Amino acid sequence: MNRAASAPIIEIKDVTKNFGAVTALKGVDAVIHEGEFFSLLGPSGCGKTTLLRLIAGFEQVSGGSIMIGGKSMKDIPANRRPTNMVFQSYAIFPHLDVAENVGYGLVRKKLGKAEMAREVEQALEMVDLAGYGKRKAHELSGGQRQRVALARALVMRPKVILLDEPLSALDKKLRDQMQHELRQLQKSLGITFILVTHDQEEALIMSDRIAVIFDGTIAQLATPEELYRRPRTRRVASFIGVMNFLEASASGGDGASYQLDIPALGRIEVPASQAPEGLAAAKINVVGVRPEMFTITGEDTGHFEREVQGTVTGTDYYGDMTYYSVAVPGAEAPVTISMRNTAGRAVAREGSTVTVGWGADSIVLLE
Ligand SMILES: Nc1ncnc2c1ncn2[C@@H]1O[C@H](COP(=O)(O)OP(=O)(O)OP(=O)(O)O)[C@@H](O)[C@H]1O
Repeated sequence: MNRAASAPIIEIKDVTKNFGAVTALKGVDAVIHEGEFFSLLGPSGCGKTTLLRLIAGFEQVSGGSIMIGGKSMKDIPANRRPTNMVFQSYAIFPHLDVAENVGYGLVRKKLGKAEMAREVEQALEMVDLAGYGKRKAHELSGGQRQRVALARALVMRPKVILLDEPLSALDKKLRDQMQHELRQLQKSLGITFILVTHDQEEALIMSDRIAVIFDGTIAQLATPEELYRRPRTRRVASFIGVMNFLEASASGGDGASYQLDIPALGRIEVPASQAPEGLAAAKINVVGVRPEMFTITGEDTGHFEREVQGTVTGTDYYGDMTYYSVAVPGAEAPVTISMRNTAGRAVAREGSTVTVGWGADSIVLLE
């Protein structure tokens, strides 16, 4: 999606939400663009569902504002907003057939019978269920039921589809398949999707951008790649994927680069472009390195910017890759790093001494 070319569809400004003494959201700001697949990602209780329900109009903000399509949503009830919510799988009515389920929301639009049937059939076609109208819920697979729930939202022709953990009830294989299907469908329809999920992998796979929410605030809002490669804080870094955290100190940082001293790895210069903007060198006491950014060099020693000797203390062999724990010298005691190498390299045995290659681009500077 070309974000530069698309207009904002949802503008969230300084939104707070209190439930009695509980503050679920504390001053959230975000702009979501037309045609974007946007995810709200965070642990249980962080406030992501609350934000989705505020956009839908099921709850009212305690402070701040939400605009949709350039209009303030203050006092606009859910059924008059250009949004439609898809709930968890199986949230379809068991006593109605597929067509009745999909047409449910259209009843209040008072369409003629033929027109309604046409709208329903079109929505079923969009989710690849043409001809399934007469089936009952129990005659459908989990994935098909999920698609019916989606068709029920699509038939209302909303500008924005809101998805509240729609895939969480599906088993892993079906969930993987539905993640791709939903993404493809969203791309082909060009409708804005906002997904709530606590599953970081799901958010990375499906989204154009992700807002990571902790304790009622957005900790980082970025593309999946930015979030993975350049998480701003230790908390975001450990929530998204696996990260080694290594003690470090730094100088410089005023201009082009930081001089880092990482006891476990050595000294290295890292470009400032790898750091969150304006990060003071004095504030750096830890750096991150993703496991796949370390390589057991084997015979190719000399190809890496830096190398460090270590002892393999554990291996987990997965066929396509191997995870290693490697003890390297630290400031006082040895430090264990986790690393992951793809197949193609000989597997190093536990207890063996290895050379681990790494470079400045492996290092993630954290706030
Ligand atoms: N209706 C309500 N009344 C009181 N407190 C609420 C209400 N709804 C949410 N909360 C509280 O607000 C906070 C945020 O809840 P929310 O449901 O948005 O979290 P979440 O990130 O979606 O979590 P989960 O993944 O578990 O659904 C929680 O502390 C929750 O207990």
